[in-house]
Formats: sequence, C-alpha cells, structure tokens
Amino acid sequence: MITIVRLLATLVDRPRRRQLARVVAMFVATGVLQGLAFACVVPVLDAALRQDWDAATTWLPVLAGLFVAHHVALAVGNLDGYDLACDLLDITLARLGDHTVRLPLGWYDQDRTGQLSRMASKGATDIASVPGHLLRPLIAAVVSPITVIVAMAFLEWRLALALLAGVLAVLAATRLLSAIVGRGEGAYDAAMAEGSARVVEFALNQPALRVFGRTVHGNELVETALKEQKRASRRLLVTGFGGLGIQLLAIQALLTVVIALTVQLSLGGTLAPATAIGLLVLTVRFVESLIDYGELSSALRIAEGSLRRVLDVLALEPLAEPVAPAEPADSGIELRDVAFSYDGATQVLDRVSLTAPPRSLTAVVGPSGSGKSTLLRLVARFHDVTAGSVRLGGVDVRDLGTEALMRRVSIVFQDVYLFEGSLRDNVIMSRPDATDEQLREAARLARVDDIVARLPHGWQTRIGEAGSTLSGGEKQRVSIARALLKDAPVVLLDEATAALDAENEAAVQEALTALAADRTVIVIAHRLQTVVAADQIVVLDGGRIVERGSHDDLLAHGGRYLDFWRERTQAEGWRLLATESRE
Ligand SMILES: Nc1ncnc2c1ncn2[C@@H]1O[C@H](COP(=O)(O)OP(=O)(O)OP(=O)(O)O)[C@@H](O)[C@H]1O
Repeated sequence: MITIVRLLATLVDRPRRRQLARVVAMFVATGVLQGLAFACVVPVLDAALRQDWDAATTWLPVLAGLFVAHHVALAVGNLDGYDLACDLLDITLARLGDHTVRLPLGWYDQDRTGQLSRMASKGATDIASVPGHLLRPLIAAVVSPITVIVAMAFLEWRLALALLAGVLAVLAATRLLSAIVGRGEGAYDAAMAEGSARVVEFALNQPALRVFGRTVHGNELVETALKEQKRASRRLLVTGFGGLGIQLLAIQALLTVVIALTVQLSLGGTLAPATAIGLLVLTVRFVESLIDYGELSSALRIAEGSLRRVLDVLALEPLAEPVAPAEPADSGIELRDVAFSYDGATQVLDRVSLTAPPRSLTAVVGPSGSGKSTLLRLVARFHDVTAGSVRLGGVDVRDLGTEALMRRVSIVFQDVYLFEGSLRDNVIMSRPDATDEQLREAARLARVDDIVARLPHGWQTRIGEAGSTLSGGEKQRVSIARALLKDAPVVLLDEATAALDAENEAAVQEALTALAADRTVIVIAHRLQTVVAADQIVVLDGGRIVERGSHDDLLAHGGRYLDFWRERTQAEGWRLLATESRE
C-alpha cells in the first residue's frame, strides 16, 4: 500500500501530491477513530452488563464523539479522494499523450498500440480507483486493527499480544500470497494482451487471410491465444481463491486462539465476564478488517500493475530536442558512416554513407531485410542512429528538432493509413490551411480527381475505416496527394510492391513523377521506371551499400544490381504477358 502511494506521487504534480497526502492522512484518521470507537465498545458493554449506568453514561458520549468524528473525517477524505480520482483519469491520459508524442516514431507498432489503448482505458480506471475506492478500506483495514491492539494493551495485554502475533502472521501470509498470485496476474495480463492483439490482427488481415485461404490458420492463432487466455484466467482464479482461502483460514485460526484465550482468562477469574464479552466483540470487528484487507489486496495489486506499466512508458527516453534548432542550408540529405541496431546487438545498418543532393532522385534497392526501410526511417528520425549521423541541408537531424524535420519531410509508405472521415479530410490533413485551389491542384497531379469524380459524394464521400472503400492504388494516390499538398522539399517513398491494374499503375506513376519534380527523393524502388529515372541507385545488402551508381553503370558492372534488374524485368514481363492474355 505504501508502494502504490509512493508510485502515485511520482505520477502527479506537487498540488496533487499534497492532495494525496491529505487523502491518506484523512483515511488514517478515519481508521484510528474507527479503532478507538471499537475499543470504546468494551467499557460500554462492560458497564452495561454490570448495570453500572454511571460508567456507561461516561463512555457513551465518548463513543458518540468518536462516531461523529469518524464520519466527518470519512466524508472529507472520500470527497477529496473522489476528486483526486477524477483528476487522475485526466492526468494519466494527458501524461501518456504528452509523452508518447515525444517518443521515437519507431517505438510504435501494432502491439504497442494495443498496450497503449489498454493503458488509456482499463489502466487509467485502475489507477483512479486507488484514491477513489481502494485506499479508504485498505488503510482502515490496517490502521483500525493497530489502534485496537494498542487500546487492548491497556485493557488486557495478553489478548493484545495474541492479536498482534495473529495480525503479523496474517500480513506475512498476505505478502507471500501476493507474490504467488501476482505472478498469475502477470501471466493473465500477458495472455489478455496477446489475445486482443491476435483478434485485432485477425480482423485487420481478413482480406489477406481469405485470399490465401488461410482463415483456418488465422483462426488457429486466435483460438490458441484465446485458449491461453482462458487457461491463464482459470489458473488465476484457482490461485486467487486458494490464496484467499488460506488467508481466511489463518484469520479463523487467529479468532479461535483469541476466543480460547479469553474464555480461559475469564474462567481463571483474571477477566470479568462482561469485559470478556466486550473483548470478543472487538476481536470479531478486528477480524472483519483483516478479511477486507485480504479481499482488497488483489484489486490493489492489479492497480499497482497498471500504474507500473504507465510509469514504465513515462520513463522511456523521448527524442532529445535541440535547445536552439539549426536551419538547414538546403534539402540535400547525407548519411555519414551510419550504423544502426534495433536491439543493441544485431547491426541492421553498418557504416552506410550516402549523399542525395538537393532535388535529386536516389533509388534504394536490395533484398528483403537488407535495411532499406530502416534507412528511410532514420532519415525521418523514427529512431536515432547508433553511430554516425544523418544530415538534412548539412544539419544533423538531431539538431533540427522533430517539428522542423517533419515540416521538411513527406513520407509516402506502403501501408497508407486513411482515417475514418471524408476524402477531403484525408488529403487536407497534411496542410489544414490549404486553399481549395491548392487542394484541387494536388488532387489533379496525384490523379485523385479521377477518384473524386468516381465517388458518389465527391470530396465529401466518407472513405470508411482505413480507407476500405478505396483500392490499393487509389490509397497510394491519396497518400501522394497529401505529400504534394504538404509540399515538403524532401520525400521519402516506399513504392508499392503489390501489382496494380494498368490504369492505376499509370496513374500512380504520373503522381510519383509529379511528386519527385523539384524535390529530394529517396525511394525504395520496386518499379523499373523508377530505377531507370534515378540520378543514383544504391544497392543495399546485409546493411551495407554494396554497389552505387547510375542504371547504365551498374548494369555494365554486372553485380547485384544486374540480378535485381533481371528479376524485375522477368516479373514485369510476366505481368505484361498476364495482362495481354486476359485481353
Ligand atoms: N522494429 C524493428 N525491430 C527490430 N528489428 C527490426 C525492426 N524493423 C526491422 N527490423 C529488422 O531489421 C532488418 C532490416 O529490416 P528492413 O525492414 O529495414 O529491411 P528491408 O530491406 O526494408 O526489408 P523489406 O524489403 O522486406 O521491407 C531486418 O532483419 C528486420 O528483421
């Protein structure tokens, strides 16, 4: 409990930290007052059973005072706690939002998106539940028994000692069980995350799974993940119930020992029967608090897990921003002895040096996994290089600042993301202040005007989740229109590998030619037209540049590029034949 309060304090600002301290103090006061009220029951009962009305009337106002003070402290603490809980919901979301926008873009992948959405929904609610629902009963469950023990020490020290030994044993058992059940909760959480990721993946990849007749295989993955989820939840239930059972058993044993001791003291004449009854009532209330503690500790562990996951994300190092961003001289790109590794062990790029002069077209080719996409991602600073530097207009991208870099770079990758919204919204997002004329011009150059003409409501047509109403080539054209409208001097482009129909192919080619004009373009090239038109071609293999030069030079050289060229011409020849035979 102390741990979660300490962790919460690191999540919030100074005024909220003070509010948290106030809430904890109020709940501690509530627990003490409750414990004292319980303890007062002993002399009241004792006096009542002995029919000593003078003594009873002395104690009754004390009991009433404690009762009122307890409820006032409870109301103040609860109000402050709820207020803090509402703020915590906002604070968790705001801090996650503020921090994740500063994390390297390379940090994001499908699993991260799933984790983030769980943190923002269930995680934030778990965290808010701590001051909202959990702290009060948990603090009461610890503080009021301690108060009872102290009070009882004045009344009957042997019983106080027995209760103290019992409470220490129950707390030790709870700690031990927390560790065991906590492991089960970790496994359950991982299984839940895996299950959700597989279901999302299965839904998103339906078209591919169906085309390749792999829906059964896809189902297997989902089913295995869901089965594991079920197994983990059953294991958690068994350990959870088992743990709670052991705790309850320990508490019952404590109750039995105290009852036996009280009866023995009473029979031995050390304890008046009236006091003995009072002490037993007190013990029962005491035990109830311990049961509450056992039941709530599981919810506390879950909240602590959620809080730790949020704090882990907040502890991730954001991209360092320069204090005084430098101004690039032009739109030339240079990689100087760049080395990069995703995991710190495997070198993905190794001493890559490359100069792309302003307004030139550089085509990057190479086998799958050779590091082409990584190279492009480093230029856009999705990650920082491990060694060497990436420069734009002579300035290291780390000295340029993310916003300034993003203003100068357009990215057209294969997996075009289209938002739920109108076609217009999807194009204009790259430059919200663009005029209608600029929008129409970008659309004309990217051949998006053809799409506008085809759609029932033109620009206002909603294009559905992830652009489901557009074809692959059309989505690429929308993405190119975005880049044209943004009008950034540098374009990073990953050409679509998927074969397009003849009409789309021509339209995409036209759009790309418009985009490349007057801009510095680095393109992962898959089309023959692109490599032929390139000012320089760079061949990557195993993270190193193995060949570079113009198309003619490289063909004459007869190395890797020649292999690439032969492969592509065969593939395109095959596509041409296939197109002809259909006609
Ligand atoms: N986010 C990542 N985390 C860890 N390793 C990665 C990540 N992305 C790529 N890699 C690894 O880095 C290497 C280079 O990958 P990259 O995607 O840059 O190659 P590529 O040439 O673009 O491949 P392809 O043509 O298949 O897209 C591969 O071994 C890949 O497995």
